[in-house]
Amino acid sequence: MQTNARFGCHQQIVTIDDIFFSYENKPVISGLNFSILERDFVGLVGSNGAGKTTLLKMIVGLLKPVRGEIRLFGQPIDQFRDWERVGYVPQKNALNPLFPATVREVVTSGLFGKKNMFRRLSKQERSKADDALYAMRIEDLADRRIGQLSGGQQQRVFLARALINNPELLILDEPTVGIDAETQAGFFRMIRHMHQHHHITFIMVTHDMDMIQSYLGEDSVQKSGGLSFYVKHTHEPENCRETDLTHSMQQLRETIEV
Ligand SMILES: Nc1ncnc2c1ncn2[C@@H]1O[C@H](COP(=O)(O)OP(=O)(O)OP(=O)(O)O)[C@@H](O)[C@H]1O
Repeated sequence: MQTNARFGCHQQIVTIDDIFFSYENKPVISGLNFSILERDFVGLVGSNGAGKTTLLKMIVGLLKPVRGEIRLFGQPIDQFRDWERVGYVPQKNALNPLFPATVREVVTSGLFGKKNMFRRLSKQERSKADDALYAMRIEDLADRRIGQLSGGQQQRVFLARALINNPELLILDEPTVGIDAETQAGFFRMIRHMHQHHHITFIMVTHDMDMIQSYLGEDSVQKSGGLSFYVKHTHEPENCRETDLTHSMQQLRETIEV
């Protein structure tokens, strides 16, 4: 386990300290330790039922470990309030296809967090939504019902929802399940671009070992608590410079082929 709060210029974004989790009496995660540094790309791999989604839900505060501690950006998770720094794209089957919201409504819901969803949007919030729709090339779908879209289109809607706050940490749970190979390849190109050029820290659950091997490298694996973490660090000194974390929406848009 890495216990130092920083490595070079990179602070710990997620610190998982000896956590345990059970659903009722069924243990799922036992003694898991792991740290994620600023601008890492972490591929989270494990067999079905190993607890990957459960871990992500703990990292975004939806579940609480029964023992141990998780810190986000150095703060214990129960004191953490800066949720706009974290974008989360849950597993695709988390969406009820009958959910009546439009694409624009789903994307803007990313602004609210635990705040009131029914207030009027400010001009600035509407413009953030327009930027995220534009970046994901879904502005023409803005008024369509989310349940009527293809899997690849829905995936871009949920990514736009996660990007609307310009997050520093992006958490993706099996984002390419049920999507054709070509769309998947385009998606990974976009994710790599975001990692390399927008300096976002990523945690992505995937069963796609080709993606893991090509981008993260087979040898980058660390194991803990029954899960495998493939990690690509970006610790080169030039990455220690302060960078403008604002997304260039135009640049991002250009990585997407539709
Ligand atoms: N709400 C729940 N109540 C009880 N058990 C649950 C609940 N959610 C998940 N589980 C069980 O906990 C275990 C871990 O589930 P989890 O979804 O975290 O696994 P996973 O590694 O993401 O699996 P997969 O690769 O299939 O998505 C599984 O055995 C699952 O059946």
